[in-house]
Amino acid sequence: MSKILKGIGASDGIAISKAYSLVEPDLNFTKTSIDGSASADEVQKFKNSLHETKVEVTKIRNYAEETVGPEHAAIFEAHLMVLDDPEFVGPIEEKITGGHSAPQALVEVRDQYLKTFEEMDNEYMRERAADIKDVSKRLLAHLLGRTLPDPASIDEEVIIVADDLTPSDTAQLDKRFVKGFVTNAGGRTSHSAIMARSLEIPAVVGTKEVTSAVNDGDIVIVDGTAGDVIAGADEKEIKAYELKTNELKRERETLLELKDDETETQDGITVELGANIGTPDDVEGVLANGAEGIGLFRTEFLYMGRDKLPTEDEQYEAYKTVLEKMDDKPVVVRTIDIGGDKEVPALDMPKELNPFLGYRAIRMALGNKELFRTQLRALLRASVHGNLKIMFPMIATIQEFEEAKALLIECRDELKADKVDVKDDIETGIMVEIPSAAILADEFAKVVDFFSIGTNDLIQYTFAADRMNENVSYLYQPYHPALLRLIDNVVKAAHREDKWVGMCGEMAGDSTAMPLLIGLGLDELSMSAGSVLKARSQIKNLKKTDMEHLVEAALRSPDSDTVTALVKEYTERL
Ligand SMILES: C=C(OP(=O)(O)O)C(=O)O
Ligand SMILES: [Mg+2]
Repeated sequence: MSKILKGIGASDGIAISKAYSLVEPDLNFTKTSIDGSASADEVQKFKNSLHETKVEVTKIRNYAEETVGPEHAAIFEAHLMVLDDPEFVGPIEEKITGGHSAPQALVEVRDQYLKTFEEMDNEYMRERAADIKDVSKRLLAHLLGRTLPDPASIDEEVIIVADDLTPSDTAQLDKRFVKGFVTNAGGRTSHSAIMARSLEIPAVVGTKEVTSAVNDGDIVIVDGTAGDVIAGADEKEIKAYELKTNELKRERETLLELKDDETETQDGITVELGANIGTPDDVEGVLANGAEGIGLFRTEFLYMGRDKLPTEDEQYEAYKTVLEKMDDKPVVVRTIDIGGDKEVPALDMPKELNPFLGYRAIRMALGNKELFRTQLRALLRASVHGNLKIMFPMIATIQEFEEAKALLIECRDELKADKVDVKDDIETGIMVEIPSAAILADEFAKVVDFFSIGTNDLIQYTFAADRMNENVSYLYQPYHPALLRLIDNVVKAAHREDKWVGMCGEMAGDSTAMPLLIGLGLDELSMSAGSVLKARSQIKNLKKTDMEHLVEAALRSPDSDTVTALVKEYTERL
């Protein structure tokens, strides 16, 4: 019997495949002692597990080297070194000979090392502690006969089932094998959902119970458009969804006819449609979907899923690749936005009580100038390879923008003094995602070259409702007049100063919001690549002057329901 779970559709499309559970097994065990005669067997058992672990880590290392490159595979090299280190293995064997069970001996030696390393307050030693922790977990799983999930070793088509996926887990998913994912937690604008959209993998989040409803190997259907998950699907259900997949394919083929068109309303107003990306690999999807530029390159993904920070040269190569592939089309690169739900293991970030209100994005970049300078220098060097625009995230005050811009100019002058080619007229703008910036947009408009409204955060900060928390998701209201008035204020302030204003939050690709966004007068909309053609087709059917009347009424409405009713009324008249 199949079971239908309801969640939040996080990334469109249908996937049908076997479930692969990313749930960690219980590695607890009961403490037993071994008498002298059995200790030789116990040592042998340990050696066998050690061997199996080495084989497994070697396999993971080779696979990582092939798929994500040697720099990401280096961490597994360090793990193999621990497994070969007599100073790690020796004391474990001694403890077993002294009467400990193998799991107990391993855990005791591991804890001794961790205590010593963690007390050392030295980054290198902390990394070694992380290696010991990782390797011991794998070894313990072998000793106890339990299997650890390992997304990097997936080499057949699967649908990942997990409690939650961190952005760095998602960054490591290989699209060739991972056909979809379903999680218990999360919302439409959590970063794992955003990554799923840029990878164009169907995903459903926030199901609350998928990890208990689905077993490893069950056939699962993920309908990322409807937010449905069918666990243990039968033949009939699979057939029905295969038909639906074909229908979607046909719809897509029709949309593809619009790939090279301009995006123009019925009354001749053009809107630029961009796509959001996280890595250079995403550019393929941007071009395949006919986007006219990149409205948001979330560069923090270059820093995630690895244990060292990317160097200036590595970043330069990444930015250059994107700019060249985009062939003079605009590319808005946002400087590092970590913190919140985006953690970078290579940076020792403090744990905070309120991470979304804490040391995040520009705050962290301005507090960590060397890290910021590395990125700015890489961007400036890459600027000669295309149409680069630089954008600062989470700007709350004009002083933050000015400080960031001053650092950019300082880096530019330094490079020029060293005779490095840098473009002179790079536009610099800000994300409007904090209400203070939206309210003071008239003052900001005098100093920035452009705005891009980040509704994912602007909504959460306007309604004080965590974008990741299902319990307050009823307050996360993109169509609410309070939000529309903020957007209206930003657009008007920008246009008074002849500056362009875009939107790069998820609302930019939302078909219910689209009539409002056209009426509000946004110049650019940047969304998941997969939404671009649908948005183009929708805009072609809208008349800007009508949508302006819609917006007038919407701005005077008391709540979201009234606004959505108005949108319905205006679009039904088409
Ligand atoms: C685009 C945005 O930034 P991010 O989703 O990366 O926080 C936003 O807040 O709308
Ligand atoms: Mg944001």
